[in-house]
Amino acid sequence: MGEEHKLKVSARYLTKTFDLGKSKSEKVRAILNPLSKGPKKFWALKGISFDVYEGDVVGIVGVNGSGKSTLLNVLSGLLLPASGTMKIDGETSMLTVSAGLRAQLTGRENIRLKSLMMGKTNKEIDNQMQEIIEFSDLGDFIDQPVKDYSSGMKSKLGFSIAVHQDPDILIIDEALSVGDQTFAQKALAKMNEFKAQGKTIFFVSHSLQQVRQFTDKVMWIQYGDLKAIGKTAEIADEYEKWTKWFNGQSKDEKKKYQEEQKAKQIAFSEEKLTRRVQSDEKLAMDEKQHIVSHIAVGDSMRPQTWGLLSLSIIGVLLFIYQYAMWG
Ligand SMILES: Nc1ncnc2c1ncn2[C@@H]1O[C@H](COP(=O)(O)OP(=O)(O)OP(=O)(O)O)[C@@H](O)[C@H]1O
Repeated sequence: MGEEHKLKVSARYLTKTFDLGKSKSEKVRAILNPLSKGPKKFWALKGISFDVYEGDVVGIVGVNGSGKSTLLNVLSGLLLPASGTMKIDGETSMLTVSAGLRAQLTGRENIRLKSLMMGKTNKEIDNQMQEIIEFSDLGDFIDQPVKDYSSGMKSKLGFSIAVHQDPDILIIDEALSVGDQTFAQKALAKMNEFKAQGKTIFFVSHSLQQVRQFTDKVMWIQYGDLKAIGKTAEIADEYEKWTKWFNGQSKDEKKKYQEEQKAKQIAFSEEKLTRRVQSDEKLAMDEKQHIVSHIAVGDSMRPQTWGLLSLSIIGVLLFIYQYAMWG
């Protein structure tokens, strides 16, 4: 899968910040006080850019708290980014598996509600209801309120609703890590059907085995940054190497490392982001110039150049001949 396919999602310098600490009243006071700098910010996403194409199945990996769910929530429109741009191609419906279930409603009612929200008619929903229930493996629990479900059951219901909405872009947030193995296999088979239809899938999982088995691209999110993006075989290995290194650290070393990274997420700023954008632009300009000068070298060897070169050689030969003849 790749670049010859249609661009589906294009993100540039996506950021998401959360206000840190302070109580609500302090936050209100900070807003009312024009001299206040406002609450400290935590940069959960520090300016992430990527392109994803039709038919790409993208695994998103990263340690706990690195920003994977935040990114998915921004992609699905559940969270607004603080800045940056995101282009999503055409008629795209994005569904997060775990989000949007109403705890007070039963499984069956949730199916109807979510399907109505996706623009289905009651008749269409009636026709599909049984299929969704059967896929979810929930049996009689389908008429119990969702608040009584385990996380695995919620995930089964959410996944079953999501895949039956026929979305162009499917977003799966760790749904397969909580369900049982049988369901995970069934869900993976369903995702393979989606993949075969050329749909785009974002897939967060802590199981590197699932990521390797199912995805063709991997995005590695590291404390708010996109550390790497590329072919699964490459990035999954890189990530595994890093996690092995990390897990080999002592408890104190790990804690220190995490604290340092979090501190960087607090110290990040609009200025730093601007500098990053500028340096990327400069890099792109330099690359362009490099290409231009490369072409210029090629240009100098066009016919005119060959002509000039030949004339000079003939001139030198004539000079040598004259010198030899007349001393
Ligand atoms: N509503 C919020 N308010 C403040 N901080 C938040 C909020 N939501 C997320 N964060 C912080 O943003 C960072 C990224 O969180 P996120 O849930 O996206 O990470 P993750 O990679 O999905 O983690 P996990 O693998 O544990 O699910 C974390 O440090 C988290 O504490």
